[in-house]
This record gives sequence, C-alpha cells and structure tokens, in this order.
Amino acid sequence: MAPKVLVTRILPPQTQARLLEQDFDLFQWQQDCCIPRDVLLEKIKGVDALFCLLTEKIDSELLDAAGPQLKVIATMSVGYDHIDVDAVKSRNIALGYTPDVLTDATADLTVLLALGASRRIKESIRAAEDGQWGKWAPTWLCGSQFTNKTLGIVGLGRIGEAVGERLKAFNVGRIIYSGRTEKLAAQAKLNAEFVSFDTLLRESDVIVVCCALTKDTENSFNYEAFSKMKKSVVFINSARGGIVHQDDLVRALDEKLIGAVGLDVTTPEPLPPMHKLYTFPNCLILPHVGSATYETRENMAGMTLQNILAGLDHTSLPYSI
Ligand SMILES: O=C(O)[C@H](O)CO
Repeated sequence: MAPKVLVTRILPPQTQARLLEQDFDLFQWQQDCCIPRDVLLEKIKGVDALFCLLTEKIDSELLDAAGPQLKVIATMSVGYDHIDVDAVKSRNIALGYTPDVLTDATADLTVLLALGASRRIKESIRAAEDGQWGKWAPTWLCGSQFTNKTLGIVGLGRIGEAVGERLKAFNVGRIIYSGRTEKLAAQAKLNAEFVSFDTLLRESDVIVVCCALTKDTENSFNYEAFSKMKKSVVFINSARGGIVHQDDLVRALDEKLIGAVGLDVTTPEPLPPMHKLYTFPNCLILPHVGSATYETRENMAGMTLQNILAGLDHTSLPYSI
C-alpha cells in the first residue's frame, strides 16, 4: 500500500516534479498560504510522513492527532524551534532538517542587511524615489563603514562563521563572538576572540545575531542589552525574531540608544504593516528572505524529500536532527 504523505506547501519546481513521481498517497496543501491549523490537524490523521515548513507548529497535539503510524517528519528549514523535538523523539519518529545548504544564502543576506543598515539604504532609496535628491552634499545620507570596526557575532555556528568570513573582506579590525561554547576551528579561521555576551554588547560596532532560538537565547536582546551597546551600533538579526525582545527594541530605537537596525526576522511573522518598527528610518526590515534564492530553496526541498524517503524506508535520515 502506498504510504500516506502530507506536504504542507507546493514545492520548488524540480522537487515538486520529483514528489509527484513518487508512489505516495499524497495530500498536498495547494494554496499559496500556510495550511490552517485545523486543516493540518484533520489531514495529519493516519499519515506516515509529514513534509513541513517552519510555519507549522509541530507539538504533542499534532503528533497525537497523527497517530502511532507516523514514521518521519522532515522540515524544509535549518531552524527547528517550531518543533517540539522531545515530543517527536519520545514517539520514535525520525526527524529531519536542512543544515548547511542555506548557509551561503543566509550569510549573503545578513551582510546585505548589515551594509544596508549601516549605509542608510532605506532612507537613500526613499529619498531618490520621493524627489528629495538634491545636489550632492558633503554629509547628506552618510552612514558608517566597517573598516577597522569591531564585529560581534552572536553564535559562531555555520552561518555566523560564513558572515564573519564575508565581513572580513570589508576590513573589519576585530571579530569577537559569544555563544554557549568556544568554536576553536571557526575562531582560528576568522582570528576571532571568544568573549562574554556583555563584552560583545559593549565593544561591538556591528552586532550580527546568528544563533538558534532556544530557551537560553529567547529575548536575550532586551532593553538592558540595548542599553549596553554603543549608540552607533549596527544591530542585525537574521536568525529568529524571538531572540529579540521586540518592544524593547522599539524603545531602544525611540530613545536613540542604537544606531541602525537590520532585521530579516520578527515577532510575529508577517510583521503587520502598521507596526511601529517600520516607522524608524534607521530600521531596515525584510520579510524573512534569508534563504530565498532559487538554488537554495530547491536544495532545501530536495533534502527534505530525501529525508522523507529515507524515513519511509526505515533507513537513517541523511539530514537528521
Ligand atoms: O530556518 C530556516 O531554514 C530559515 O530561517 C529559512 O530561511
């Protein structure tokens, strides 16, 4: 009998074609929006494999609704804070994700945000488009550059390291990082120093948040943290919105405690268009597009399908959590 497989979105074209070639009893959500929770809870019943995105909360309620035959869950994401990993593992369900493949795309976008925020790209584009472009003037729309500055990386994992490598090319003077543990190989490659979170906050000119969202990192960028930063700091988050206490970020911007902000992630997502964060000229916000290149998304989908096939085959997942 063909395995029952639930896929929560239409996939990038090559993987979508491969999916349709499989001998699956397939339910695939066809609309260009997230599958509603009630539909997911209904459709999960009796499935053998779930192909999900970071938009679906995978918790005990969902696993109970699925039933004991569920063999594998594969998320098309490297982050898995939307998944109750203990609940999945305690049911002996194989769990897969997509590490490595989105490192370059996400690091590229993090650098783009850092450059964009520090060089006032949002104000510059608006000025050009809104007819405020007057004659060249010595200090109009000046930002700051990275030469000889201190870069602070929060979380020197794959993406943090790739961001460090890229920003090195902009002649930063010093790279410091914080995190749970020292990362000796990456540290040596970047000539970086492991410092406390407090030191990183106080000494960085540019802070990039590249860590996972966990109980320990949740809301770690709060008012107290913003108060310790240099007033000129460029603060970038391309990891997860929940790492930042967003109301405190608004307050810090209001009180001009920080220089410029670049966010690819917020709470909630999507961030409502009327949100106060959009009103700050020095706060650049993108709609969670870190991994959004055709190449990367196709690779992520392909890996997720490989995980599903392995899980259904009772072999170990090629990319397992
Ligand atoms: O976790 C992930 O895969 C990323 O946030 C998607 O861009």
